[in-house]
Amino acid sequence: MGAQSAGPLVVGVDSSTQSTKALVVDAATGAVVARGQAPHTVGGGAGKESDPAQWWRALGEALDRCGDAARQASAVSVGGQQHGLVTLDAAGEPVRPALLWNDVRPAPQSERLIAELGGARAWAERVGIVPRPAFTVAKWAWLREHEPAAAAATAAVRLPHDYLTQRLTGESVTDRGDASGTGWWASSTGAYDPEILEHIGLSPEALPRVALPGEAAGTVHAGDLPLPHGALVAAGTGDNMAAALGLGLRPGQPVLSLGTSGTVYAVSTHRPADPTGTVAGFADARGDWLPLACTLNCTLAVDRVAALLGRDREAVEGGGEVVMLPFLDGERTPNLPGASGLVHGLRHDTTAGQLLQAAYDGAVFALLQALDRVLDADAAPDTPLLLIGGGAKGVAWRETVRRLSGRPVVVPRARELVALGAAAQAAGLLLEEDPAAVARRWGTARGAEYEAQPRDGAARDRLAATLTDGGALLRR
Ligand SMILES: Nc1ncnc2c1ncn2[C@@H]1O[C@H](COP(=O)(O)OP(=O)(O)O)[C@@H](O)[C@H]1O
Ligand SMILES: O=C(CO)[C@@H](O)[C@H](O)COP(=O)(O)O
Repeated sequence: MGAQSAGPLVVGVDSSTQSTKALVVDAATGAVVARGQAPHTVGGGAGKESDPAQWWRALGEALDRCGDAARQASAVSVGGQQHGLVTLDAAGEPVRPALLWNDVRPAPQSERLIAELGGARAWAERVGIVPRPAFTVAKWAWLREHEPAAAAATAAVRLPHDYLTQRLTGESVTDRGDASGTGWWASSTGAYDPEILEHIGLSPEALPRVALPGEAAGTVHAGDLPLPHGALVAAGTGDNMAAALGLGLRPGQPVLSLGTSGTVYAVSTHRPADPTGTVAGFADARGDWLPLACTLNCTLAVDRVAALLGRDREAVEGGGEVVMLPFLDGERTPNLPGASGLVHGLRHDTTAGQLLQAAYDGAVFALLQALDRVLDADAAPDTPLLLIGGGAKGVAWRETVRRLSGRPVVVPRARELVALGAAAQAAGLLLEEDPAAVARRWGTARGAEYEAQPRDGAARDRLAATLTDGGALLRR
């Protein structure tokens, strides 16, 4: 037990696109006893790639920054960026850098996979997702085509979170939440799909066991981290599933997360199957579902526009009619992997602040368009949106969400919800409790409440029209 803690200590890890964050949390109260963070780099030229060994080093650094508290932890769990293709050779070493969720190079393979296996509706109904370029199955198909020697040298395929869990425990384990974002785990059966695996030439032996919700992955066996040998390790999960745990979400409560990716999601008791592919029918980490839509251009795109304009990210101005679709990296929602950014309605009197506001509007609009599809028909329209992720710290982000959504917004005081969700999973394992109930007991979703404003329908209409009229340019 930690010196100033009421209960045993647990560690929650968020290994996301830009950094690793680690929290040491009092399992009884949810108090954060120590925190540490270490950055990641993303390279890959035309694509988006990171070296998995770098995530392991960043985990060590983030834990080191937690000081002695991490050494007293009784249980650990890792949440990680979803979908990344980690390829390991027979010795367990990475064959090449991991292809990340936001790498749009597998667009042609995505189209082929959809056509070859029955079309988008069949994929949505059987697998829960339509295999867009983001998903691991399309990345594996890209690797086989472009780097057959690397594919042939691959003895094991992992996701970012289960790569780290394996290095912690020596066990090859994933969970249903992260597995549901691969494209080879079928939501209709709750298992790997043998026909899809055969089609893409991937042996089931190359994949990790899928732990049941609440099951442990193993215990800490790695000697090179400041964690106690023998501490319990939970199965971990994808970062969005971890944040859902961290908020203690109940079905129908919508979340909007503003980070490297923008995401909107809610827990649902119904298995989702969206044939348009806008909403991914992921599983959550508990046994329910997590319908989710994700954009590629969120905080980094807006920060880039602010930098181009030479303005602080908060220096926005209203009153303009200029429209921006800030699709700097191609886009996933809507599905426009080859897109670049589009500006419409630029005038002599348009100010830099209005142009920056237009970037926020474009990024938020794409997410709000998907929100109605994410929510069950019976979700109340006035249920507050929980606003999380690095962008939730920004006033301009929050005010844009309020103006364009017309919904009340709650910004939880707790910031690192992915790491807190992983900590709640570790605490749930240790205390034999439902992790979402643990998070509710910790009060993680409580925060500042902002009332609903009238929805800015005119701005939404301008954005929708630009998306439609700019279609040919955006599809290039
Ligand atoms: N005070 C702030 N105001 C607005 N945005 C912020 C603020 N602090 C951080 N951010 C944004 O948060 C982003 C990182 O969010 P985070 O959720 O940590 O990313 P990820 O988990 O995807 O790595 C950065 O790109 C940055 O633009
Ligand atoms: O692809 C998705 C969800 O489907 C992304 O949300 C990734 O999981 C990356 O998350 P961040 O690094 O932005 O947290």
